[in-house]
Amino acid sequence: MIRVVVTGACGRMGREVLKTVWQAEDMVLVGAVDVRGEGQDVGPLWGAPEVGVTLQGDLEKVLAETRPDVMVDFTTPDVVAENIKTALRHRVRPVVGTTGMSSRELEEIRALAEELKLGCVIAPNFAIGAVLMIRFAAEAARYLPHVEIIELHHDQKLDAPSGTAIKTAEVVAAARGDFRQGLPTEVEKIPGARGGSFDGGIRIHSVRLPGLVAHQEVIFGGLGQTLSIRHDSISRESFMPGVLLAIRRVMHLEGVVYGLENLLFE
Ligand SMILES: NC(=O)C1=CN([C@@H]2O[C@H](COP(=O)(O)OP(=O)(O)OC[C@H]3O[C@@H](n4cnc5c(N)ncnc54)[C@H](O)[C@@H]3O)[C@@H](O)[C@H]2O)C=CC1
Ligand SMILES: O=C(O)C1=N[C@H](C(=O)O)C[C@H](O)C1
Repeated sequence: MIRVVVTGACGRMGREVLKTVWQAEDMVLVGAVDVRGEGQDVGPLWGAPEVGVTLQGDLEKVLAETRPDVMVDFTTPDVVAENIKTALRHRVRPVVGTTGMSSRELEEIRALAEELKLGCVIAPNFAIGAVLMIRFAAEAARYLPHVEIIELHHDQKLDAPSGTAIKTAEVVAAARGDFRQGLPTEVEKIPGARGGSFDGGIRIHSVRLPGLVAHQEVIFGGLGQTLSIRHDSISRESFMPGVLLAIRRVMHLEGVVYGLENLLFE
């Protein structure tokens, strides 16, 4: 059995992960951490009766007391890096969906996981459809290098652009090589109207509205034609098969794997 602790347990993703881990036959939910809701049983968080796992606020304490194999983290950009380092120091393997980490934080985590010879999976998007969208976008960019990305999320999201959009831009930029797009003489009448500018002039536009979950469109423009590749997560269940896969696989990894594609398409 894989012993799992969930951090960010009261959040939108945390609650879904609690339920998924609870229902997995090869996993046991041994702890749940959040800075709110301390002392309450986690079962009601996903509409179940009490299950005997209590929410706690102190990650160090939970790791020391419960000795898990894996920590699943869906928290916030400001705390995620420290949570990962704490887990690694307790010899617990992190599976991380939280976005918004800096590249410096990512490098520090890579170094620590390597030094401790522990697996760690960090994935900006655990939905298989989103991973395929990124893969197809990389393929399309080789033939239609003009591209803009529109990502659309619920209005409680803290980071912009989304981790998925950044990952898409990275992959597309790598596939295009030295290609640059955009008009140097362009004027923005309202600052930000053209979105954020990534390497090579790839524009990323972030939409935040109630009613949305997680969506992205990658639009390519060519001679007399456009191609749109779109993915929609219409519920947070979409991320759960990817999270389960990562929990199972991280047990056999050494070092950081960044992106679910590295587990899906080896
Ligand atoms: N990789 C993926 O597939 C996905 C990633 N995400 C990312 O996951 C993160 C969480 O998203 P949501 O669940 O929508 O956010 P949320 O705001 O609903 O949940 C975050 C939770 O973390 C808790 N928290 C804050 N600081 C903490 C700490 N130090 N220790 C423990 N818990 C702490 C908050 O109290 C809150 O309950 C975001 O970065 C989001 O972008 C979201 C969906 C899918
Ligand atoms: O905050 C979210 O909701 C999501 N965040 C991730 C991101 O930033 O890409 C993944 C997914 O888009 C949902």
